[in-house]
Amino acid sequence: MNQKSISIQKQITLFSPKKRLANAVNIFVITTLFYFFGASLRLIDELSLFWPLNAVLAAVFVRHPFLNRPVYYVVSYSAMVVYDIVTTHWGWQSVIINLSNMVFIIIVARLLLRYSRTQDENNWALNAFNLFYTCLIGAVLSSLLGSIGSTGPSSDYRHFISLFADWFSEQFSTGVLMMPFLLMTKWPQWKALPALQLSKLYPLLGVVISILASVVIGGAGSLAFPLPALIWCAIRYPLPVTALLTLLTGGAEIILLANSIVALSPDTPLVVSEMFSARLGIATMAICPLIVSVSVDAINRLIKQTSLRADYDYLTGVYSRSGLYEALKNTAPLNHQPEQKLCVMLLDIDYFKRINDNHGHECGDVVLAAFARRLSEIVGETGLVARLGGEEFVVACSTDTEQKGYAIAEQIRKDIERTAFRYQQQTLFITVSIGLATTTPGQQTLLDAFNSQLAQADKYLYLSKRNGRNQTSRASLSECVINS
Ligand SMILES: Nc1nc2c(ncn2[C@@H]2O[C@H](COP(=O)(O)OP(=O)(O)OP(=O)(O)O)[C@@H](O)[C@H]2O)c(=O)[nH]1
Repeated sequence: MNQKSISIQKQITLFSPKKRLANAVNIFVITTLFYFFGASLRLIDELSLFWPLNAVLAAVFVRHPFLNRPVYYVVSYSAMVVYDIVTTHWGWQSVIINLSNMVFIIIVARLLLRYSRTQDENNWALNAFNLFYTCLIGAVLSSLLGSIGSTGPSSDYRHFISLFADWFSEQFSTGVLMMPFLLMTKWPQWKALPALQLSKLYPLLGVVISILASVVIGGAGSLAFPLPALIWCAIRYPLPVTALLTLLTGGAEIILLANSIVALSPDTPLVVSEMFSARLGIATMAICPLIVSVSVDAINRLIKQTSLRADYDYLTGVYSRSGLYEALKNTAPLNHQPEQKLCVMLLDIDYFKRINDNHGHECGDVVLAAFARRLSEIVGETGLVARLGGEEFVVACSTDTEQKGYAIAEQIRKDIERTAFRYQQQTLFITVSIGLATTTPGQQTLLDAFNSQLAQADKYLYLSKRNGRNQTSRASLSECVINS
């Protein structure tokens, strides 16, 4: 990580275990800010269309476990009460209503933290389900307390039920929509972002079109219109992007419904029970693309791990035969220019069997790994190193002349001859025989050229072995000997 990105990260780190006062101030400010935001979205009475504060604070407490101390909960609660004292005349009701906010925040944060301690960190799929039920528990308890606090003991039953339903559905849907994004998102590394391609925007376009379709067509079923497009997003985009798009889509649907732009039943205005059902439906829908996204994410990781295993030799860490073939499918890894020559060196450690016989198989493994390391150091950026099997390795280089390829092969041979390989208390010296074949690929692909030269290099390696080992053989010097 360079200096600049470190400094950016420092700038956006709001909380630290050591800075208690700064933590308290920041929690107070965030609470006030989101309280203001939620309050500005209040509908006719005291209830807000969205109340993002609880989800935001729960996410803050989950992302910074050291903040889960009574003192910070009290700071957050005080900020809410102070805001109400300044802006409303709610009196004692404010004490209970804000307590209900704290119930949601603390329950969701504590449950998720407890879960994260007991589960495998990579198991995001279960995490998405977990968010669902923690938000459910948090929303039920907090809205129960909030509704009792708002209506008081003398209020009528129907009003209580309607308030509870609205409160609960709002808390639950906002939690399920916001929490995945708030918990998974990271500060983007702009430089690492891939270039924008029009075709990548199709799933996003699908979401926009499906929302427009729900406005035009209306009815209860229209709420599910964006689902296929969101699942498409889940397959094509990274998890945090899917979480953001799901949040925006769910938010947009709630706003469109509340303002009767999407009409569930065209003749009657939206009543609380419909809003209750619609919000629950939107929250349930929101979890589907997330589950798809986490599954796709897990599959992609698995594929990456498996292909890494297949592309690299387990013992030595250099390319495996299939990994080298993959690398040679395009010119980039070798940095090959059209006018350059492709040099293929086949290397075989001399009398390797003796090392196994005299010092044990484990020693043989150590020597193989150290040999591959040294080989990679010598070849560096100029070529690719692979282990074909046993004590046989191959180096592919792009050079301007055949002579340069021969010079590299000789450099390798002499260096290995001088290198002291250590195993436990012993020092071992080995030599290597090399067969070198060179060609100008011309119209051939690098891979085809490599394959044909590998067969040639094998012949020259045989020659090196036959002529006494610890030497490099190549076409120009030895053609006559091979043919004889
Ligand atoms: N320790 C270890 N030994 C291996 C591995 N793969 C192959 N070998 C051993 O490498 C040895 C190769 O022996 P040979 O093919 O007879 O060749 P050599 O003794 O190197 O003799 P020349 O190649 O003729 O110079 C065998 O004893 C194999 O068991 C491995 O992964 N680890």
